[in-house]
Amino acid sequence: MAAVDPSGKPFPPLINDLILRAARGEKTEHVPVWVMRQAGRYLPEFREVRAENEFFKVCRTPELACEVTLQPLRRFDLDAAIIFSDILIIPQAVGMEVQMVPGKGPTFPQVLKEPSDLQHLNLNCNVKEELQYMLDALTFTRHTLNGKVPLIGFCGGPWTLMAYMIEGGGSSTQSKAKAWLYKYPEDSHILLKSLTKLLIEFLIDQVVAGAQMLQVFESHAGILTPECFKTFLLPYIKEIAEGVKSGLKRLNIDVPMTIFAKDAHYGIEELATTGFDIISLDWTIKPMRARHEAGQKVTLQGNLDPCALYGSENDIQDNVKKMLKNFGTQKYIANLGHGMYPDMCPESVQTFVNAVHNYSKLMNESS
Ligand SMILES: Cc1c2[nH]c(c1CCC(=O)O)Cc1[nH]c(c(CCC(=O)O)c1C)Cc1[nH]c(c(CCC(=O)O)c1C)Cc1[nH]c(c(C)c1CCC(=O)O)C2
Repeated sequence: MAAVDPSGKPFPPLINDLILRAARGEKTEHVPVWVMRQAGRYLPEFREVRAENEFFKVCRTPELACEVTLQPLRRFDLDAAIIFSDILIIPQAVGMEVQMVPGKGPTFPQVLKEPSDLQHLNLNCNVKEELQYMLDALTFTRHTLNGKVPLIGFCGGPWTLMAYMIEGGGSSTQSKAKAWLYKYPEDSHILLKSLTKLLIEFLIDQVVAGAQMLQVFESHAGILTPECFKTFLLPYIKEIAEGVKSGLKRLNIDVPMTIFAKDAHYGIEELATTGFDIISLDWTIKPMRARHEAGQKVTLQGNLDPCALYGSENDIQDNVKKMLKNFGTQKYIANLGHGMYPDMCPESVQTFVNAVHNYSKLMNESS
């Protein structure tokens, strides 16, 4: 990871490097844990910030992004922070408008309808210039964290971003986006390739700005057939891992990279060959099957059903025990299989995090 910020100022020394060690396959005294959407609406202090500030204003204001990034770390003994931002800032950077509509989620007033619409996008934009605010938020937050835990940077995967740009928001079938893959395969590849190039630049910039780990969210992977996955998702994911790693190597920096291809059960074996260090799993995958298919090289992350957090304290602890037994305590990062929901209790995160630490420590001591 970068030792100094872009202005040359040294970053504070890292105190808790547990998650980086798990990512590199080194021994850990207990299992590191963080939670997808750990900064979010389930926290009253987050809702307070959001009541005064529009969603993308929080993303664009480094002090606000830092504040909400740190909120869950003040409450829970988490082993990583993830910068507050959104995957949809990339469509914004290429010129698309995205609104966060309360109760509905992200909405694009204008979507890509046909390949000629690609001409209206600025696919050769200068990502660093367009998204400097996110890079500034990373630098500011890494300094403010003061070495407590590593800071995770992230982006959406090319397929997931393409799907949002065509669907204009959430969709249960993704049928408009999938139609492009069958009707306009060449134009789909042009768009995916352009996004891939931007994402490689963006992820390298994030590390230079202070990110100590990277996660790529292919949240809409599971809607693809195994064949479409192989043609339209896997090659670009591989290109991202290779492009980012070789770009960073030239700068003498190495950071662990995680791929979260939600619901792509059929693709674990292939994802393990892409160059990503960590595969993040949703809750539909049996841990032992994932380990068998991924092999011993990669670290696994996941995959408690987020809804398990609606259970009692005892039930959460029992579910964590089962999860740890199945994953083991090494080459493993505990997390949920997807993000927190807004109606969840903050106390359930406390129970989850403490259970991961306590049981994995006991397991290590007795082995
Ligand atoms: C698909 C996707 C998006 N954004 C993201 C993904 C990939 C992960 C996933 O599959 O969930 C990634 C994301 N979005 C957010 C983060 C911040 C870091 C964190 O995880 O704590 C991260 C890593 C903040 C956010 N991004 C969003 C919120 C909640 C909205 C708000 O504050 O009003 C947060 C905390 C909004 C958002 N942005 C997006 C969605 C689907 C939503 C939720 C819409 C809703 O439920 O109303 C697009």
